[in-house]
Amino acid sequence: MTSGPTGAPVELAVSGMTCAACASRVERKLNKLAGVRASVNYATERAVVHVPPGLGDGDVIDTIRKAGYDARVRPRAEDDRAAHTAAITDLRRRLLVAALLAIPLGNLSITLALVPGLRFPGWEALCVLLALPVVAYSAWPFHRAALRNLRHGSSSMDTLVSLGVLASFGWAAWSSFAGGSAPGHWLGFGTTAAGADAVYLDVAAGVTTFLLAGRYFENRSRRSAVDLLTALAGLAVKDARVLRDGVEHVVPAVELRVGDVVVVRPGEGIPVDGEVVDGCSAVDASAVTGESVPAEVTPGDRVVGATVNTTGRLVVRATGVGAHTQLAQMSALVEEAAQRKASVQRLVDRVCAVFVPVVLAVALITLLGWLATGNGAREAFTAAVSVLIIACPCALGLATPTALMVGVARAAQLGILIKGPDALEATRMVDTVVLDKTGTVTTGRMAVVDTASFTGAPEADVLRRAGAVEAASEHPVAAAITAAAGDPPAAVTGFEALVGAGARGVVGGVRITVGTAALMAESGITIPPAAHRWLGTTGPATAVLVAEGGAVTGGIAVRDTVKPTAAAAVADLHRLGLRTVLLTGDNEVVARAVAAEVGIPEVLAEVRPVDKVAAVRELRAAGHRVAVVGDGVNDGPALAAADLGLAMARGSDIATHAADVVLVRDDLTAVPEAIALANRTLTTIRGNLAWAFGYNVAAIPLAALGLLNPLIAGAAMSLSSVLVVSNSLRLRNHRPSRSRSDRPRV
Ligand SMILES: Nc1ncnc2c1ncn2[C@@H]1O[C@H](COP(=O)(O)OP(=O)(O)OP(=O)(O)O)[C@@H](O)[C@H]1O
Repeated sequence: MTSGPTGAPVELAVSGMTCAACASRVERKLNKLAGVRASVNYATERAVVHVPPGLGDGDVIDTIRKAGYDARVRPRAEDDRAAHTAAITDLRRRLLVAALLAIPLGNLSITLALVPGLRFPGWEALCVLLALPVVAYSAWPFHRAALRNLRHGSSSMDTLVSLGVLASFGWAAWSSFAGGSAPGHWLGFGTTAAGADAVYLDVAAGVTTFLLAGRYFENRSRRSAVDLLTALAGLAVKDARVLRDGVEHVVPAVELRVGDVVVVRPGEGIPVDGEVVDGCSAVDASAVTGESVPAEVTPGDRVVGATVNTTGRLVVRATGVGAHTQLAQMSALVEEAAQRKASVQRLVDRVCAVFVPVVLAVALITLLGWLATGNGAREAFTAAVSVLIIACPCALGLATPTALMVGVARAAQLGILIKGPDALEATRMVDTVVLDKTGTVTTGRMAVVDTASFTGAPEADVLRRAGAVEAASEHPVAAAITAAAGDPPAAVTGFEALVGAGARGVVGGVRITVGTAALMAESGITIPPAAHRWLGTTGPATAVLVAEGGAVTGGIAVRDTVKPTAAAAVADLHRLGLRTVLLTGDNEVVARAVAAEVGIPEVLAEVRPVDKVAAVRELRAAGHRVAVVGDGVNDGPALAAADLGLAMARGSDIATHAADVVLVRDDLTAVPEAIALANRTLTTIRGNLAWAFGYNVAAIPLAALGLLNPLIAGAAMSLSSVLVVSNSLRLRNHRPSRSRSDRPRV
């Protein structure tokens, strides 16, 4: 991505954010700049900023720096990785120091607090000395962020933690040396003796340890989620053997151009999208499209970059390289989808932004409330510190983006590209799935099964004339007729594609029309009784008529086969409680036959491409939430008109589809899988949010009432973020459940 005078988005890596509140602060500051539209994602640590003309990337970075964070333009995955590894190593070191000191300190201070007889001269000083590195060194990341925020007049969860840790330490150190505090602090297994406020050192060290542990595990899990997201891009083949003047040269794949011819040996990855010009082999696309069985390819077949050549030597001419390969488009789409904000996330961001100041206020009220009701400073302090520690909205901020990231990445592994959170949310609502027939339920690879001549002329003539016209058409029926006609087709002039009806052109001075009976009738072409009789015999095959001039002279019947997994996919959709409808421009008889074969109960036949949109709108108007599955080429408008559009894409034009979900695997079971995975991702998001919200809502009053020990608060708070991220990561193992147990698992 680049920024520029056009206002194209610029992508930045933002560092220094420690919670969702930070992300929403950066976003707010950026959006205050005139003309800027920014979206900042805490989980990926990325900002996508639309910079208007007149502003530069530098202005954006300055704004981020002024907010107390740092940013880099056009981040590279390697830099990200290095920065992340360094951050994790640093956290681990600090955590180790905290844990090593907190354990003896805990034992010592609790024992001495309970048993005054064991106290020795200078025990308070020893405890303070043990706690000092934990509070100063280990907790430094919290203090540093809190200070940075303070300098910019803001606060974050670090402010809460830093205050909590410093307050416990300050109180303990002061009262240990001042001595003389009253006994009676309940530790869960005994009451402290007089002068035992050193036990608060334990709180400071313990809380730091728990929070650091939480942050450490959260960072590691977040890294796994981001890795998953960028895994697709990582599949790209680095080097290629390009064939120049008959000699193979190994060059970096980035230097390849369209038209280059590359050699791919068995076991190697294919470096480009291209067409096989020589060799036969089985190509394993499982990592790219989720297709579980390697596909046989021969000259003329298309291959996709990053798939693996398994058995034979292949020579491939590049048709797509670099950013124009299917893989590059897929990974860009996936990363972009995870970067988009779910509507619920905007709400969470708003909550997080006010959360910290509110918690600071609640902590202060707690402190004053306890003091005002005649309680000791220690009780007041315990409650206030607990509020500070427990209330961090960390889990809340991670709930949505981590689940979204893992869900979208897992879907991509299964060959399902979900374009963003809106698509996920639409999936939940869907109750009706409309499936286009040709190319979606059927293979779209038709073959001629019958030819008729109504004039006594040879049937081959009918085929040849029709073939001459159809050679210029891209329709699957046309492809079948052209293939069956053999011979190079005769020249055609004045070609006209009649969408959803047929084609027309002049061959050898005669106007030839090929298409449906309805087209003939509309064009004023006579249909002889023999043609009507023949149409009655074609059964489930698609029958088209061929006219020369003003009269029908022949007929051609073509047949398509349903995709092998279509019936299983329809059964899976029914199991998910969805209603299915077959939508086609083809005639009722063919449509019913296909529907019966795959188990679809409802049929909308003879619907012209322009009317498909109306059919979808009608279903929606009747109160249904409609998903449309099509090939994304000529049914784009219907996909766009649906609540959820799913396109079965072949080829490298993935990003241009009007669909919300793109299925790169030519297998209809990807549809129920996409719906099931989207539902599960949403369930995960909801579960995460419920947990994170519920935990904060329940825990704050408990802490304010003094029912929560600060140590438990620290542990609970850390655990909750770790739980949320691990819950999201569970989506990584999502396995599609399929109707037929014998189907290979991905
Ligand atoms: N180029 C063509 N040559 C001959 N017949 C055609 C051609 N294009 C369309 N037709 C006829 O018009 C009918 C409707 O075409 P349309 O493309 O709308 O639907 P379809 O091919 O049945 O696919 P879908 O199931 O996706 O709607 C076809 O079944 C076929 O009979």
